Amino acid sequence: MAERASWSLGAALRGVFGAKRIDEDTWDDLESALIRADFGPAITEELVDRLRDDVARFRTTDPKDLQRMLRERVEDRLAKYDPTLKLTERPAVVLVVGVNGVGKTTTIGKFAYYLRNLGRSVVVGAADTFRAAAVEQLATWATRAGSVVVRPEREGQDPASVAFQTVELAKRDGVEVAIIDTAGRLQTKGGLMDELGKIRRVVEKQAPVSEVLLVLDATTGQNGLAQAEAFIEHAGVTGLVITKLDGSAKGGFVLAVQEKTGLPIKLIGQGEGIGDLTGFTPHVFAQKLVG
Ligand SMILES: Nc1nc2c(ncn2[C@@H]2O[C@H](COP(=O)(O)OP(=O)(O)OP(=O)(O)O)[C@@H](O)[C@H]2O)c(=O)[nH]1
Repeated sequence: MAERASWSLGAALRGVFGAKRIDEDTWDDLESALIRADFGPAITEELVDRLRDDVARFRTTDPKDLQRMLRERVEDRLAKYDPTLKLTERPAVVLVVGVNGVGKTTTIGKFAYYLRNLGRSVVVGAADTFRAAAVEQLATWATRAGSVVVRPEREGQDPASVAFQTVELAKRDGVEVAIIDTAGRLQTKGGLMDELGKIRRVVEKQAPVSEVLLVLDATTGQNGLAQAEAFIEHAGVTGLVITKLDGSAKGGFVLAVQEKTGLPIKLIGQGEGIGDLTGFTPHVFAQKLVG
């Protein structure tokens, strides 16, 4: 499973932390490793400055101390956001939003499976009604996850009516969590946001929306953020899901994305299997990222 750990800085920083002592090369090497890992220039500079201060203050020349300090600094910054999913309402309604191709469909399947493993009953609503193939793909995943699926009755049915029927079913049958897939086409941004707004209004006639999760692809990193801007501005996003971390060398994106958006990461996807979605734990993540 070497590929799974590729976002870790372990390989990039082996030379830095394995050296005999901290010297000027240490700082150059650290800086370029952080930039390559998509921490972004501002966070990289801040981290390096803080670490220089730490090293001076503790009068250490041991790279192992530097590694520990980096791990702690990263963990502290990651932990400023609350990764807890708020799913106490019954039903808890979760809207899943994001640009096409980021792994939204797969994520919903994995999320349903994750919740089923926690003993929750789940209904998935296929409110991305534009493509029949997308509905089928979602239904396959949701069924594998052991959840009920609400599909559109015909191609192109009003997404809001599918969302309505999903929440209606959850209320009627006492299903604990309703996850609603939404469209991700960006050609008509205004239209898309209107559609999301309508879904929300229609859902809220029956139950409050507990979470709006924005799915982001770690392989595009901070470059992909611009595409998701409209969702962040208009969709009332409450949390982020980072997908494809397993195939990404951009571990620093995880820190950068929280600080840039001000939104907590709540789930991370690290593989194509149905079990490859986990909650986000800053301590564990910092440990794996820095070593
Ligand atoms: N390696 C890896 N692949 C992933 C992960 N999540 C999703 N994928 C893959 O990414 C591709 C796109 O996933 P989809 O779920 O179809 O993406 P989508 O955003 O729903 O795209 P549309 O269905 O076109 O809207 C698929 O090949 C998935 O297997 C992940 O965490 N790791």
